[in-house]
Amino acid sequence: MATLGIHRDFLQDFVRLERPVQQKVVDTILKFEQTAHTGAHLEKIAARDQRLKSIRIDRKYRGIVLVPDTGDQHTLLRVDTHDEAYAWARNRRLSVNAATGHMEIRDEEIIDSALQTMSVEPDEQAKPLFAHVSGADLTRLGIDDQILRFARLVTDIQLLETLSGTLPRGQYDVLIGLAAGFSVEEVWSEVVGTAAEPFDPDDLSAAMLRTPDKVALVEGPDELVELFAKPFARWRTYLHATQREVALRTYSGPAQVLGGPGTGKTVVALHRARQLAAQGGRVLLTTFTTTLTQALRDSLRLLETDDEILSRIDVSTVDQVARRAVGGRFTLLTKNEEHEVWRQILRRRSSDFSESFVAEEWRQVALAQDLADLDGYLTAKRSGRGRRLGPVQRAQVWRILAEFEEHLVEGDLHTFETVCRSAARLLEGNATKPYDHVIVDEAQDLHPVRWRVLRAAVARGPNDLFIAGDVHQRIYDNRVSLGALGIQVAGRSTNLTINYRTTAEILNWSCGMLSGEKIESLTGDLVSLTGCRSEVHGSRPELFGASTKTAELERLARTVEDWLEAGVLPEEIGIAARSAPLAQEAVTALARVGIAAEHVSRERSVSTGQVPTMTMHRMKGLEFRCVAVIGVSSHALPATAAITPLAEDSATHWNDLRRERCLLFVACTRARERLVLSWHGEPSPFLG
Ligand SMILES: Nc1ncnc2c1ncn2[C@@H]1O[C@H](COP(=O)(O)OP(=O)(O)OP(=O)(O)O)[C@@H](O)[C@H]1O
Repeated sequence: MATLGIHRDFLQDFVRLERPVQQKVVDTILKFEQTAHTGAHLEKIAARDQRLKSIRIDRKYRGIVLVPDTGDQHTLLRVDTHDEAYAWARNRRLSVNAATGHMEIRDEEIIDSALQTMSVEPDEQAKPLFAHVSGADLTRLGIDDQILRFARLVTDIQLLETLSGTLPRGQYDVLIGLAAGFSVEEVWSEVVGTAAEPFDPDDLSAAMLRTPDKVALVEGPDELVELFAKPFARWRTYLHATQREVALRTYSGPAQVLGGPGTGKTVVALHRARQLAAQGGRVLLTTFTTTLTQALRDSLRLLETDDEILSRIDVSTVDQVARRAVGGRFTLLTKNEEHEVWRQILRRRSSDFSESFVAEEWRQVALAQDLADLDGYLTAKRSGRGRRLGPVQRAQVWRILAEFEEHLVEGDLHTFETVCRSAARLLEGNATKPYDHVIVDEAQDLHPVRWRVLRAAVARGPNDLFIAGDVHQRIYDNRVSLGALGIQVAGRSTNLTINYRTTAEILNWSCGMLSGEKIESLTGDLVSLTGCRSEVHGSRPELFGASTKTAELERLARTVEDWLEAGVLPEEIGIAARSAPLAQEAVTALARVGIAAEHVSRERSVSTGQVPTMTMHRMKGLEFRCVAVIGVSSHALPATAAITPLAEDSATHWNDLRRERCLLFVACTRARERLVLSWHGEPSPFLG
């Protein structure tokens, strides 16, 4: 029987189709699977590449199928309305990359016309972008004749970038790498990797088999139905070569994977967890919140069905691990209770330090560095803390911190930090560790006390710690240096750059919001989002200002109505607000027009059939087809209560502002296809 490959771009089209059309696509493909050998239902089309044929879905829609010259391996490349599908196919050509042996698609006509324009009107003044690279090197990197001619003429990186969806992907990546200043060898190891076994450059069927990140081979109808049932979970089937390598490699010690939003860090973490558990290891897969642990559990279930393997993966927050390690019952102070304790101590001592200052000093300095006595505190580094303290002031502050700790001990009271501290000490003392491997997602927000728990929960050695995170998405005030915690990742760090979630329009707009911010990595270097890109295009984010909150919420309701009418499911929409009360008001505004919505909180996760509304903090790590960020008003973002006054502590003030900006960035980058931002009154300065 003919086998059918599904190209990943096709799934991208599939999710955008209305449901009845989706069903027809599935039926057509199932029928195709059974009768492909006859070839009768494939129609010839006027295309440059004669191997492209069309398949009828219904009166309006057509699929484009690649039928190679040899073998019976067909690949579904595209589904669209008749005219769009034919227009797409007309000028495409498929080829085999000479360096990787992977299948590539190009829009030959656009490349030809770019070549023509450049040869007729050469820019005599400008230097060709790749003048410094020899033809032999370009050929070795897989650049073929047509693209070589282009590479010899192009002088402008912007032109190169605008052709990203037109040039064959592997060759585009090579040119972008070289244009960004990487050496031939660096580009070779990044894009090509290891040299492919000798192959036939005309054998497209074999090329497809070598391209698992683009083409998934479906073995039978069940697998196909499963693929279509969860089209967004493409990551189960298509891992990018770098993702696969990072997920499955053996590391001699702690390793980390970095990358901007939506680059697949969680996907890599999930594949790694499954792989290590399948090899018999006891794995902790941990992340920041319980909402996220639930999302990880659901995703793991999509990836692995073997209960025995799943039973070896513990998906828990660090706090849950710490509580289990400490055992017994204890009383946790709420934030308000904790502040009350600080307030009383400060009042008793007639101190003019503020509660938030001493509370932060305890968290960011004393606990972060696990300081045991005044001597330690007198010489401790206070980086990130703006207000300078002389020795006398330090001694005063230490007495306040010590009194706070005594109060906790006397009342048998705890905060999550003290539970973690006790857990880390217990685990450090135990020769037997609860896990063989620890995998951390959303690592950028973990406080050092939590890192100590993780470090102590696994013995040092190969594959001990695997860390995934993005410091641009740091939305809590936890600064950490992995090195200071004894976690060395030098030489075992990889950066992912391709965003699989968001359209280029949403990603670029969101990244623009952070440009100019100085953001430090977990190892202390400054990092940027340069290179993070999306291959998918869509509409630009929409911005809308209203004069009143009521008008803004009415507009939100209309937007959500439009999305639902277009076939988006309620749970595929996410509404984010800076504050929980505004997110709750959105529920009421939607209910007023008959849309079922609910507020997602620690206790309540996203449920089917309801439009979820939540705080921006809760959006972290989640994703939705359509996102509306509401209340992006000057009086709400940055939130006044979250910003330390400049006069009190300037460094903390600027950190707080950056964190609020990152929070908006996180909320916006949760959107796959549509993003709408709205405000009432004046817009937030972050939108400037
Ligand atoms: N190789 C892939 N093929 C298809 N889809 C992918 C691939 N890798 C990731 N994705 C999809 O991209 C989206 C983002 O992936 P993921 O959540 O792992 O990214 P992330 O880097 O952890 O994001 P963030 O840091 O923003 O939370 C998900 O929908 C995921 O299914």
